[in-house]
Amino acid sequence: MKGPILDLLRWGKEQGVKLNGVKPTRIPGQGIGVVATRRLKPGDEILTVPIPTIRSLPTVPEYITRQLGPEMTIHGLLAADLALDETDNHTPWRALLPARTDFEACTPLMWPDALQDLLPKTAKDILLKHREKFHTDWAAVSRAFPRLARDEYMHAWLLVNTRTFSYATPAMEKYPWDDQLALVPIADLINHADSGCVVAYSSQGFTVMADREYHKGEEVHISYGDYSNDFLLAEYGFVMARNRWDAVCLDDVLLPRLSARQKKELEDGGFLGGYLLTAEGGACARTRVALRLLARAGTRSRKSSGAGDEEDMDWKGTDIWLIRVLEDLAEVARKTMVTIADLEQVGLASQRELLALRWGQIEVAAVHATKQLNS
Ligand SMILES: C[S@@+](CC[C@H](N)C(=O)[O-])C[C@H]1O[C@@H](n2cnc3c(N)ncnc32)[C@H](O)[C@@H]1O
Repeated sequence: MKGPILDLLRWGKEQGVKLNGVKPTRIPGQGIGVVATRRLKPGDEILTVPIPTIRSLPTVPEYITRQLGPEMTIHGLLAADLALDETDNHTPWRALLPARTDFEACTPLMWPDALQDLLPKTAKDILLKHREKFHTDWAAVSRAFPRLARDEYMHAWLLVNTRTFSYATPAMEKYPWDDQLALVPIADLINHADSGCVVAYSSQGFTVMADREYHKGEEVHISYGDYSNDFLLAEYGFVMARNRWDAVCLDDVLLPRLSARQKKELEDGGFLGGYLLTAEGGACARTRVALRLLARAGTRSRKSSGAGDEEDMDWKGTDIWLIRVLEDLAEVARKTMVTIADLEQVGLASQRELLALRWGQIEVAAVHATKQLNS
């Protein structure tokens, strides 16, 4: 039998990778994923990748670490290794990795500025950090390896960004925790869900255990983290239809409602900005603090005209302000979707569709929360 997935499985077997009741397969719209080939029970060890197959700081060739020096990030080193590797050691694994064009379709770092500018705040903040990190890594790599093309390095850098796991050897402990990374071939084919299988390192290597029962043919997931859709969009280039960790940033609609004095008061108390509407909990505690300040200002003016019980008005006032802010957010979302539709010559259709999809979700979240408050 032939085919890239079978070649990968053969290569994995030679490396000592053990797949137990699961296999990689193509999942429409998600590249490759991993599905159960039989009924799985909670606790079943479904995948083991031995330590020598894991690619991390200790496996980066010396000529790369030496040229790039001790200041280079592990992310940057792994990307340089991928981009410069001309050996056949990992050919079957590499054959299944997403192409540059796959990233172009959905990863904001590769989008034109006009679309990047329309990202929701949380996603844009992550994008700005990515730009800076990539710029720093690329500056060092392009100096050390002037023949490497920027596009090729960015492709490798995004591969590392979207498919590494946390990993630490003693030599890696001096690096920041979020740079203690490893590529784990075959385990990196497992897609994300808001909860999923258990991953762990042992003396055997990297293991994945079923978190619950799975039926034959069902896709097996892991959780990359408790991430909102803005985070998933900026880091991984996708959003989920249902995501219990989803959250929408309210800063752009709440901050303009506050007076300079109110902002100062919030800043002094450590409560300025970072306002979220969460899928599970509604407005976060920080948001409530800011809304209460807005409501108090209203209560004071009504109280001076002799109306109602102060505490009751304070509580109601908070919800009234939240409704106003949510209505603003829904309006911003609708307007942004119109702007995206007008940009039909900018970027790729897939990029615009993904961006509009996210703003559509934000509008739905704002309208839904408003309805709940009104009822
Ligand atoms: C670690 S890889 C998982 C394997 C990947 N699907 C592949 O074809 O190689 C992470 C990437 O898979 C895709 N992905 C993971 N989970 C997904 C999901 N729930 N929905 C859509 N795409 C997902 C995204 O492109 C993400 O950047």
